[in-house]
Amino acid sequence: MPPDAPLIELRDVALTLDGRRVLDGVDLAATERRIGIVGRNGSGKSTLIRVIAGLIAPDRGQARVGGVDVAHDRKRAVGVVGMLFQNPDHQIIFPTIEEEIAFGLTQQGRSKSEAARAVAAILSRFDKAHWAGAAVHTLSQGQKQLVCLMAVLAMEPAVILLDEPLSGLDIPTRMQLGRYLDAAPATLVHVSHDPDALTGYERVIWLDAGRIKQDGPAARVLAAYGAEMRRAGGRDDLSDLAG
Ligand SMILES: Nc1ncnc2c1ncn2[C@@H]1O[C@H](COP(=O)(O)OP(=O)(O)OP(=O)(O)O)[C@@H](O)[C@H]1O
Repeated sequence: MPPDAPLIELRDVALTLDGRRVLDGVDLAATERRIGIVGRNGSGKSTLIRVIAGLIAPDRGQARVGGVDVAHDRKRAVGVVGMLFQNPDHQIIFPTIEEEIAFGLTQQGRSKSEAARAVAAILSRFDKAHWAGAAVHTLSQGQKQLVCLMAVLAMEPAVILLDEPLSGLDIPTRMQLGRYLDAAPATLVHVSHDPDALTGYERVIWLDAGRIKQDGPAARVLAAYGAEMRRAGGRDDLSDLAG
């Protein structure tokens, strides 16, 4: 990949699910390290970051991260992009914390001993060496989300996609995990309904009905989005939902 090439590149991405056009003509060339995505319920935010993760192939256009065609080169995709979901219970599949963190590392092709070393390193970086053999089901939601974050960070992806991972957590837990995310060396693409979570971001993309409505500096886009949401909130907006 040329040194000045965008880390994330979407070209004319379109996707139809169950006969409904969910993404339509989305273009994105991103070099920024902190990118927010906002938009109303159903505007296509989660679908868009699943496309960037390579979890869904668009039916038109292409998504590349770090030069990798993420939907079609899954082996390399797991090395360049990681994801955190809103509910850690949808992400965690192993009974113990060390098994959970090791899984992604072995998926990347690391040997068992390399993976074990990386698990120990990430646990000790977060002062959680004592968690290694603990059962995941004994943890709180915030602690489970921290396990997911450690698992993603251990894989050292260039891009971490965040699908509202802080929204179900109490304020102190949200603040603490937010600080860990802010300090992450990776590029972050963060879907959030909370404009405060995106303050200080370099770029925000506003999705509306599967298309980019605004794309620019966070302060400008969040102000326009906030004003529009307050206008919509003043109306009987839900009556429009059925179409
Ligand atoms: N697997 C699927 N099959 C059919 N339709 C889907 C599927 N996934 C999403 N959709 C539809 O696509 C649209 C966009 O959904 P998406 O979850 O991407 O929106 P969102 O902006 O993330 O919404 P929210 O803020 O509510 O999480 C919605 O109308 C949703 O019902």
